[in-house]
Amino acid sequence: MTSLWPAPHHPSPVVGAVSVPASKSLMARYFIVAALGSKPSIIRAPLRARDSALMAQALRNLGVEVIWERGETEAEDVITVRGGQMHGGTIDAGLAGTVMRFVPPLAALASGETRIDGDAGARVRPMGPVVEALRALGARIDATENAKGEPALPLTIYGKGGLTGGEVEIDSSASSQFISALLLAGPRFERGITVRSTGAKVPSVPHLNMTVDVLRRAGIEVRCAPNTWTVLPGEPHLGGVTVEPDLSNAAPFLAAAMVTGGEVSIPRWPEQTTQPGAQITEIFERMGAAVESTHDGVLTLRGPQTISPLDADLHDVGELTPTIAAVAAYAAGPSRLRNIGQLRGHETDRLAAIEAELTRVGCGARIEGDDIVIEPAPLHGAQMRTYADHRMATFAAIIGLRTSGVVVENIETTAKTMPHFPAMWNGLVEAEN
Ligand SMILES: O=C(O)C1=C[C@@H](OP(=O)(O)O)[C@@H](O)[C@H](O)C1
Ligand SMILES: C=C(OP(=O)(O)O)C(=O)O
Repeated sequence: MTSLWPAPHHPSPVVGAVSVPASKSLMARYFIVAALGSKPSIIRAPLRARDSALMAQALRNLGVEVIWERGETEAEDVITVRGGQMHGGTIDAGLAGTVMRFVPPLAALASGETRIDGDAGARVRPMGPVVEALRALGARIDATENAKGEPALPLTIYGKGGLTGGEVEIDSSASSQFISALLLAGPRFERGITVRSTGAKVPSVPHLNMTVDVLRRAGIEVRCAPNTWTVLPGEPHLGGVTVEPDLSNAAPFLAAAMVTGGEVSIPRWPEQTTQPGAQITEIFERMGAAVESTHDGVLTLRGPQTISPLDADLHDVGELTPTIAAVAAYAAGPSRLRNIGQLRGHETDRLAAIEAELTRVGCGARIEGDDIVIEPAPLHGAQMRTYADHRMATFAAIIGLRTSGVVVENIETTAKTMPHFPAMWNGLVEAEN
């Protein structure tokens, strides 16, 4: 059944502050690295959302101890993770790229049989290169073939209790997560792992740097050379970590200031971070924003009177595209968002989804190769589709802020990474405006 959410309409300046939940990408890496160590690790201020709940359950099903103590708010939650020899299990990956890509290498190292499946949308997400790489490293995997004849979910992995590791080549042009998956499990291969990227340039490189950073933080030696990463064998110990807020999920709230000429603050914005979402501030500055960070960790963005069009290569920060596209729909001229072919394998084909939904509200939009061109025009309300994609839901909310009559289908799809999005959005829009 389709639920309908009338998007709040607030074309006058939105002013307020929003605390955003923890980073999905850091959570996934902390979970995996903690699970590969036998000493307990502690994850503080974690993300309470569908992706992180699925990862916690996937690890438990493989025999990892995951104790999630709930505080009054998620900022007070504490998770204790203790790994050990893993056994096989049944895993639901939902629509989480991090679960469907990061868990198979663990299953290949476990003793026993693991079956991994997910939502209908997960079955069509690219999966082949990680399956082929694990096979090349000696893992036995039965995978379903997708329409292109590539390995896809559901799959069964027959874990042998360990793998030798060594060198492997991979075409990771469809997702950086294939390489991250192999590197994260790397310390537990007998000889570690060396991953060589073949094929076109890997997207979302900052996410690879995040993977390397988390491994190093856990005491693992990682060597990086152009297109080659080596993880030495060892026992990772993550220790205690506090998860940063998710900066890609902060982006829609900053976009609210962009499209209304308002002012939005995000507390706990990290001074230094590996999150690609941090780049949203420079991108919005190019579109006319004024951004200020105060020493107490609050980042404030003031939206411009007129939004400048943007011509930018988003290959490294693909997950920001829907948010940027929504803002570009209100720019003073055409924008071109370049080099984002990887979006075809995200929660939905986001290039097609952005083109379709912008067109639906009257904005010019067309895909040219791996770029999307956005030609603003007077927009009108419509019932907007979200394709089970959390970022298409927040995209529609941004459009609805400035254009009346937008109704968003299945806003609850934001539960993937931000379950309280509707209340947070209403709270910001209604705050003393
Ligand atoms: O490793 C990660 O946590 C992620 C990597 C990126 O995936 P792609 O490389 O498939 O774009 C990003 O878009 C996704 O949201 C999260
Ligand atoms: C691409 C994304 O998610 P996933 O981790 O499922 O790939 C995303 O959150 O934008």
